[in-house]
Amino acid sequence: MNNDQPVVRLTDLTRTFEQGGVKIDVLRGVNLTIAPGEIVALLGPSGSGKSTMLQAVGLLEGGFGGKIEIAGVDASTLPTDGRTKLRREHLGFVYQFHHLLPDFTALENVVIPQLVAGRDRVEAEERAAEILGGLGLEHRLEHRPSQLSGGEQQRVAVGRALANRPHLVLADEPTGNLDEATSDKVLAEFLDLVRGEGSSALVATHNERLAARMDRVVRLKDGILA
Ligand SMILES: Nc1ncnc2c1ncn2[C@@H]1O[C@H](COP(=O)(O)OP(=O)(O)OP(=O)(O)O)[C@@H](O)[C@H]1O
Repeated sequence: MNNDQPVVRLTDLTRTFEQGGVKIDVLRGVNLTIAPGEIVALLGPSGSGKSTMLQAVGLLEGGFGGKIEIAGVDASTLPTDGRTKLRREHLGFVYQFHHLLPDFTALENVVIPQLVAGRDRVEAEERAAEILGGLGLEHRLEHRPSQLSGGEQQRVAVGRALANRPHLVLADEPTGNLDEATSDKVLAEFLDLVRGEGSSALVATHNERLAARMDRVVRLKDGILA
């Protein structure tokens, strides 16, 4: 990837949903550019469209108007397999609930996406152990998600998102289900890891205090960014 070009550029992004015959314009012309290495907080009240916006950038759903460019490639015009390739090469995801594979260990949960991306097992295991160790989980590598605390589960999810060295991490309320003290700690570790890897991130949150720790704050209101 060319280091000068934005990781993501949204131009006039729109999304309309229909509920019971009524149309709701959730996104009404969102413009946003994220530079390499930049961490952006996406604030907005419940229902303002934060998750919808992350789904657009994550190339997870269609139905959007406007232009979505990832690493200089216009995703809006790509067929499904092209979007999947772009997503795998550039994006990592963290959700409010960890979505770890319950039958696999913490280490395996971080190894598997790397195998899918074509890395060899030994390298993938070394990388997973290194990331999880950095998140303070060196003694939890062989635990399954059900044997981990909420904070530990979310740390594994963070490690998984970074495993393939994505250029952009999309995080939707990444610590939203944790108590305040744990949330603060896990978020700080998440930001350190993203910064250490030189990745960018777009982080949806309700929390002004957490948002203030990021490089830039954008606010979604009435379908546009302020
Ligand atoms: N698939 C869908 N069909 C119809 N309406 C939808 C759909 N997905 C989202 N919406 C509507 O779009 C609006 C924005 O939802 P979204 O989940 O993006 O908001 P949000 O800012 O992430 O909210 P929260 O902070 O509560 O998670 C809401 O009014 C929601 O009901």
